[in-house]
Amino acid sequence: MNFSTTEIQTIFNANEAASAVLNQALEAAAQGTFAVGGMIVDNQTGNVICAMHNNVLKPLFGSSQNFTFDPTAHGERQLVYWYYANRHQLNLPDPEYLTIITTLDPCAMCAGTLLTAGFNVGVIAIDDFAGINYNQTFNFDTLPPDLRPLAKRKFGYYACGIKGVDPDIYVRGYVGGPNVAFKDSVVSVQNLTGCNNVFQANVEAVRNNSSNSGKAPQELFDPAALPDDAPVKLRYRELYADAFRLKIDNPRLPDKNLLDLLLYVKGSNPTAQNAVALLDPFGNVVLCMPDTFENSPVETAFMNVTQAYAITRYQLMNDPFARAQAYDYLTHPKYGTFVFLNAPNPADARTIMTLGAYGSTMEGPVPQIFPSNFQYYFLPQYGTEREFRLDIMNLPPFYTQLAQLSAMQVANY
Ligand SMILES: Nc1ccnc(=O)[nH]1
Repeated sequence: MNFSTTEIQTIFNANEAASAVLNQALEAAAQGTFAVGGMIVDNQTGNVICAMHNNVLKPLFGSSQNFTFDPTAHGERQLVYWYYANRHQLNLPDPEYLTIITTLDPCAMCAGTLLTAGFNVGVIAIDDFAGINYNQTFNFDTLPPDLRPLAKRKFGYYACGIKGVDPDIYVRGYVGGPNVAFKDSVVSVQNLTGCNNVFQANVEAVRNNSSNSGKAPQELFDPAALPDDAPVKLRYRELYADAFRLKIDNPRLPDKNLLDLLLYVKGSNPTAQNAVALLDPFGNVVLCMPDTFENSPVETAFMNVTQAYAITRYQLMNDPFARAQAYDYLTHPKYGTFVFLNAPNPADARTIMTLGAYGSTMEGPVPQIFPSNFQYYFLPQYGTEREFRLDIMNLPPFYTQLAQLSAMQVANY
């Protein structure tokens, strides 16, 4: 992050913006994470308010290996969270007067986060696999019908190349909303291809690194058997005091006890509309958390749980004294079960954020074991289960073809 009150960078056109975010993406590539960069600019002044790159994977201490730090740490998602953490202290303008500029089309998680907050979004390169405009129709049929007009107003895809100068295949005009910063200027072909190529060069390797980062359940030991002073228990209990205390007989058949816990956890926070639990392959409740909308409108229960699980697991893996235990007792969340109190509300941009974050948490094929690893006790509070299923079906190919998201109601409780 490059924020400084003394040395403010000012951007004057889309090509300067593309150079700046491409530099961030190069730093991400050097870190061995997804090579995407972004920044927040003030539409009125062109001042760069914050710049960040993807931080999904980070190096492990004393190792050449990279490990998932936070599957939701995409550039754009982090910028929105940074904005909410700093808006009052720094007296920042409302999101409608700001533009988040990114090297790569936002994924479903980031698109949902950006639409919830109301930022303008300036995009350089297309992502034809996970991008919200993957099919380049610019009509956002990947989003619920009610959100499509909003996305058309907020998102903009910069013009690139100059007709008669650059090869025609690289030349394109601006498509997008009226308030995106620098919408009337043009990105060079070099910057466009740079943003695209730096991402494509490592995306597959990074995705596999993230998706294959834990033991198969049959090789794993049960953390419930660890003493109370074991690092794995201590660290999770700092975030959720009852970590590893409740065990469900079959992690894919959540019961009445887990329902009571979810109701209690949701009830413990007056701003919460939902709660989510993560069960490990032994049925242990690792985490159970509510929405924390008192902090910001994008802190949903699922975001809280998946971030807490990953960051804590990374910290344990990064600690030479805890690494062996973390490796033997914890695994990739794709082998666990995420249980929601309510299915997410289908027309809410936060549902697209949540579904996208779910796909990014899996970061590859979800083991297709029935019942699914995404379950909910109750139907959406607003909208129908059918609309919620359509949300999933309409997502870009990464979610429907690679991760193959599937959600279902809890069978018996
Ligand atoms: N658009 C993006 C795709 C992947 N990772 C990111 O940080 N951003």
